[in-house]
Amino acid sequence: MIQIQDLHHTFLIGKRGKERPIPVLKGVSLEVGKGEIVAIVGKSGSGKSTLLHVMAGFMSPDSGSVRVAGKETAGLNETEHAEFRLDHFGFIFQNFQLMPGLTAFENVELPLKLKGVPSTQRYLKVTELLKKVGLIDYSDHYPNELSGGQQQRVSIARALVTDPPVILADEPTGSLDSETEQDILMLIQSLNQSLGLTFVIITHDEEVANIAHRKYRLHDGELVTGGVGHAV
Ligand SMILES: Nc1ncnc2c1ncn2[C@@H]1O[C@H](COP(=O)(O)OP(=O)(O)OP(=O)(O)O)[C@@H](O)[C@H]1O
Repeated sequence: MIQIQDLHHTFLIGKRGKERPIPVLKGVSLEVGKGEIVAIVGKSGSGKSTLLHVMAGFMSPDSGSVRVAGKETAGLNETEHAEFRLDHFGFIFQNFQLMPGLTAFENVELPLKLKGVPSTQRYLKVTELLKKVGLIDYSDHYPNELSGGQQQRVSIARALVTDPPVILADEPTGSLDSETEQDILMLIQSLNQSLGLTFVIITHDEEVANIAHRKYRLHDGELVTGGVGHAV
C-alpha cells in the first residue's frame, strides 16, 4: 500500500543568513502492506512526525520516493497532494483536532461536504459511522461536551467517513488515560479486522505499538531496527 525509499529531509533553522541544516530523515525506507497495522516507534525528536507529514504530502522530501497505492506522490504539487490525500488518507491526531463550533455529527460530516457528497448520502454514512464508534446518542454534542475518549472516537469516525484505504494516526492515545487508551486501541484493531483498513501509527508508547503487526524503530532520523522486509 505504501512504499518509501531512501527518504531524506533536512530542516534549516536559525536566523536568515545564519541558517544551519538539521538533517531529520536520513535515508528512511519502509513498506506498509494493505490491511496491516504498522507502528513507527521512536523517542521525541527522532523524526516520526516529519516522516508522517512527508508520507501524507504535507511536506515534500529533499529526496527519495513515496509510493501510495501505486502512485509516486513525492513530486505532486500542493493541490494535487490535497486531492490525493482526501481520497487516500484519514487522519487521527493526539489532540483530536475537532472543530469546536460543530457537533459530533457535523465534524464527521465535514470531509463529505468538502467532497460534494449529497446530504442524504452524508446522513446515512455519518449515522453508520457514529453507530460503529458507539456514539450515535452523542450526535448533537459539541466537542467540549464529550470526554477525551469520545472526542477521539468522533475523530476516528471522521477519519473513516470518506472510505480512505489508509489511516495515519499520530500518537492517537497520547492525550488519554490508560483505560481509555485500551478502548481506543481495541477500536482500531476491530476496524482493522472488520474493514481491512491499513493503519500507520506513530508513537513513543510501546504499549500502543504492540497492537501493530509490524514495528519500525526510528532513531535520530534513521531506522535502527527493521526496514524493508525486516520490521521488528
Ligand atoms: N518545521 C520545522 N523546522 C525546523 N525543525 C523542525 C521542524 N519540524 C521538526 N523539526 C525538528 O526535526 C526533528 C524531528 O522532529 P519530529 O517532530 O519529526 O520528531 P518526533 O519524533 O515526531 O517528535 P515528538 O514525538 O516529540 O513529536 C526535531 O529536532 C525538530 O526540532
